[in-house]
Amino acid sequence: MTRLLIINPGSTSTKIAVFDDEKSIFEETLRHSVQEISSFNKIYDQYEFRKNIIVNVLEKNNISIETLDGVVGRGGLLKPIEGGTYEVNDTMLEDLKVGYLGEHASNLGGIIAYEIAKEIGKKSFIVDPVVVDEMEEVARVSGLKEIERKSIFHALNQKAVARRHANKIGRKYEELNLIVAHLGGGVSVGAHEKGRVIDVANALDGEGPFSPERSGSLPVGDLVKLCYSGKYSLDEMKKMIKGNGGIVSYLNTNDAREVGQRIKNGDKYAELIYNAMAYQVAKEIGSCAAVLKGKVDGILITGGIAYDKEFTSWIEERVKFICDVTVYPGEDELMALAEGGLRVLRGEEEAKLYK
Ligand SMILES: Nc1ncnc2c1ncn2[C@@H]1O[C@H](COP(=O)(O)OP(=O)(O)O)[C@@H](O)[C@H]1O
Ligand SMILES: CCCC(=O)OP(=O)(O)O
Repeated sequence: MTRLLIINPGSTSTKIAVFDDEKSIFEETLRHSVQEISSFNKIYDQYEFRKNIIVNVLEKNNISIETLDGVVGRGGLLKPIEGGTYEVNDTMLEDLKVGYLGEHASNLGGIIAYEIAKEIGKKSFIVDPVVVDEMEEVARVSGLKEIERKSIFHALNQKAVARRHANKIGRKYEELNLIVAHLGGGVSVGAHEKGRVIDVANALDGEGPFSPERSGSLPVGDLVKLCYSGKYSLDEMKKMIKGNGGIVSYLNTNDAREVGQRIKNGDKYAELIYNAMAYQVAKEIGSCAAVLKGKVDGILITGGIAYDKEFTSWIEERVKFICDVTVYPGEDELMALAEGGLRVLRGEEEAKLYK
């Protein structure tokens, strides 16, 4: 039996699990409010906070780290790489600490995994990080020579859910064209062509639909004016796009459940904003259908907000003309991380080397 600790830091949560082989014996999701998270300047500043949460939860539940055979963390903003399981090494730790492609909570996954594993002399890994890059050349062209579009998205969960769907319908992921919308603290919508994500809007940095805490794409001329208005520093502008953008900017919460409650209590403004997010997700799904030339075998909706049936129905009514919509609420990330770690520790696969 192989026991693994799984660590999944997201923008609005820290998810932890312990797996004995493929069986999850313990899972916990700790949600973080905007107030809690915004007291930290940089993602790396959250290291102690997130690590302590994990260590305390394990202690409270009488799970000794000495019993672990390895630790697997969600991979962050490294250099663009192909999918797979990578052993955490010094080069990776350096890139995660500085945030090679930017700042996101997932940068802490590999770092915390490494530190916990080091204490017990075991190995640590990351699987399918947010920088998995399978984009077609044509999708990289932005419209301005100095700027290239980047693949930054919920690669781990999008691929895990796409595979789960393929299994369910008795097909292979590599034979299908799928559109997968992940609705979490960040939102990403990927065009999966026969097992490769050939186009996806950068979920972190001002592309695609807005999300609970991000602005998504904005009218670029107005954004430039705001940058030069003299009212905001570079850091404040960055924070406006990521962290304090999206639903936070309109409603001062990153919690979609709270928004749903406000709507139930008759808040029409909250309803407009929440509706607008569904509208933008539906538009992005339409774009992906064009990328796939209309040959779409399924539209899959996943992530925390996919638990909200009303929200997913708003998306479905706009995109069901393309093809059937299937909702997979929550995420398969913890299991996907465990499976990636197990494949390597059992010798079924060699860990890839991050350079
Ligand atoms: N049952 C639910 N109904 C509606 N929204 C939910 C539900 N559970 C979680 N959410 C929302 O999902 C978002 C977080 O998505 P999730 O994928 O869990 O996290 P993260 O992006 O932090 O990894 C939050 O806005 C949260 O309020
Ligand atoms: C960096 C892209 C992945 C992402 O947005 O994750 P969260 O929804 O967990 O913030």
